[in-house]
Amino acid sequence: MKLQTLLSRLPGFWVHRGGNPDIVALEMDSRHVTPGSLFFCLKGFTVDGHDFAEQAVARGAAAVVAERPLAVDAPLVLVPDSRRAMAILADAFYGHPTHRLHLIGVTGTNGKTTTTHIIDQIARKAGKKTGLIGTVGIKIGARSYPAANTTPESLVLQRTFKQMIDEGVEFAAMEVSSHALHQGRVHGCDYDVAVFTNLTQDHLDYHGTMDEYRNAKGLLFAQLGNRYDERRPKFAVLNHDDPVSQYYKHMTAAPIITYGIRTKSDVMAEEIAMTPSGMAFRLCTPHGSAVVETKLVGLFNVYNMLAAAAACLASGFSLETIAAALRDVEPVSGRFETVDEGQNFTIIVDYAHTPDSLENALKTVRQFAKRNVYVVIGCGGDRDRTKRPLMAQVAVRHADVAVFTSDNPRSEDPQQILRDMEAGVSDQDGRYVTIPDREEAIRYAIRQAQEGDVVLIAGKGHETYQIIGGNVIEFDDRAVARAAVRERT
Ligand SMILES: CC(=O)N[C@H]1[C@@H](OP(=O)(O)OP(=O)(O)OC[C@H]2O[C@@H](n3ccc(=O)[nH]c3=O)[C@H](O)[C@@H]2O)O[C@H](CO)[C@@H](O)[C@@H]1O[C@H](C)C(=O)N[C@@H](C)C(=O)N[C@H](CCC(=O)O)C(=O)O
Ligand SMILES: Nc1ncnc2c1ncn2[C@@H]1O[C@H](COP(=O)(O)OP(=O)(O)OP(=O)(O)O)[C@@H](O)[C@H]1O
Repeated sequence: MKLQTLLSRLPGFWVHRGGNPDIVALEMDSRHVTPGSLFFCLKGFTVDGHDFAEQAVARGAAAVVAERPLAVDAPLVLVPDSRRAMAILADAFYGHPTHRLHLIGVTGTNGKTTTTHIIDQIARKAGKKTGLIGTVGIKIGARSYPAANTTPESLVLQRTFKQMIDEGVEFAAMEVSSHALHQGRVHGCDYDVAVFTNLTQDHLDYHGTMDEYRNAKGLLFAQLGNRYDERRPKFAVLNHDDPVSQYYKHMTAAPIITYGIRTKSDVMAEEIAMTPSGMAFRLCTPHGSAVVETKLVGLFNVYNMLAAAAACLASGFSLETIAAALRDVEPVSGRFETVDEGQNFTIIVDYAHTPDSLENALKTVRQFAKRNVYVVIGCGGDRDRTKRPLMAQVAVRHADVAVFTSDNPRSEDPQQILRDMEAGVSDQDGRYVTIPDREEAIRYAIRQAQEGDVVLIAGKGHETYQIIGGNVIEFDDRAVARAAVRERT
């Protein structure tokens, strides 16, 4: 495609200096540039892509998109925001793939991964070939690919959507993070259904305030009305029990479908009960009701199933298909995953890493603990520091023994992170122990556990690494827990 043709899709103000080369690829990392690429200079948090423009041209970049004038020997396109320009041009370059996909975007502090997985399982039950994008990775049909972000940069996103179209995928679900919305990574995505799970404190290191965080997530609903097509009605699916939904209601032109447990909603769960193998509830919808028995546990998972059910009703699936899929739904890796080595107490590995999700996880665990609840929990480095004392308070309030430990300290001193956690429970001596080494902390909790106890190892879920300093070290809570049980016997 000629550079000028591509640029004709770019709205707003931009300046183009130089020739009109053929563009055969788009790239944002100078190290991966191949001849004929259009190179985007992105300002990062650690380095600035503008500093690599020369290297990109030396590797054969045909033109460069930047936010400031650069002395490069190639045509230069100046834009106010290269990330947004990249999102719009990637969408155009790959032929607007999301116009040809039924796309569901899920945002919210907790439950995005679980809800998208449930949606995916419902769509597969309905016989669709599906695509899935999120924290656990990317799936196209039966094949899986790793992903660095919950919501990838627009280049990866649009390339992935194009691949989905080429491979016959017609239905995709994706997690949409507040970072991605704020940075414009999803500009150009044409959603059919946008889903909101909930909003509680997280990511204040990035967004600064809860209002900013809420507004960033709201962009998904504002974006929903962007491309009106009467053959493809769009819907916003909102959690009626979360007051933030009232705010998002006013941000979208799309019709709204509500779901909830406490507040009268379009899609509701009634008669919720624990069963020996999970939970049961009555799924009530405008199309009738159905009893669902599921392997998933926890009230939060009822919300996730309601969100998925509402999104799938909006997508045209029948109540029968949805209820049948919910009955078969498999838990997501690292979300309330049990580690069973034949021990007489329960070990659960869960990805809860926000105060709200930790509280939900601990309340759920309490329901089936016959005796004491142990929780092993840490807080990430280089991330929201205000979360640390809150996480410690939740742990101490809802567990009998809390073990504070490390969880991806990144460039920070693990001892300092632990001191920040301890500051939240300074009057609670004796309710917690601090063991900086995560492996040792897990072994400690498992050594202490007695028959009927539950050990909740929270924070890392499916992750198989720890980031300590600049190093990524292999680490899997589940493997460590299994080894610790074997050590006991
Ligand atoms: C804070 C943030 O959003 N960081 C993102 C950012 O990283 P960065 O600022 O460090 O970028 P960088 O690596 O320094 O590079 C800047 C630019 O220079 C380029 N470069 C760099 C080196 C070089 O030799 N040549 C070159 O061209 C890079 O390709 C890039 O285009 O740009 C990278 C490339 O696009 C992203 O992968 C990275 O996400 C990192 C992994 C991250 O952790 N982001 C988090 C905060 C995030 O986005 N999280 C949300 C989920 C949150 C949740 O719900 O849990 C997400 O959607 O993942
Ligand atoms: N609807 C929910 N409300 C509150 N907590 C939840 C909900 N769903 C899941 N959780 C808790 O949050 C943890 C993470 O769930 P999940 O991975 O689905 O969320 P997420 O939004 O994708 O998280 P992230 O953005 O960090 O990837 C789970 O392990 C569980 O403890």
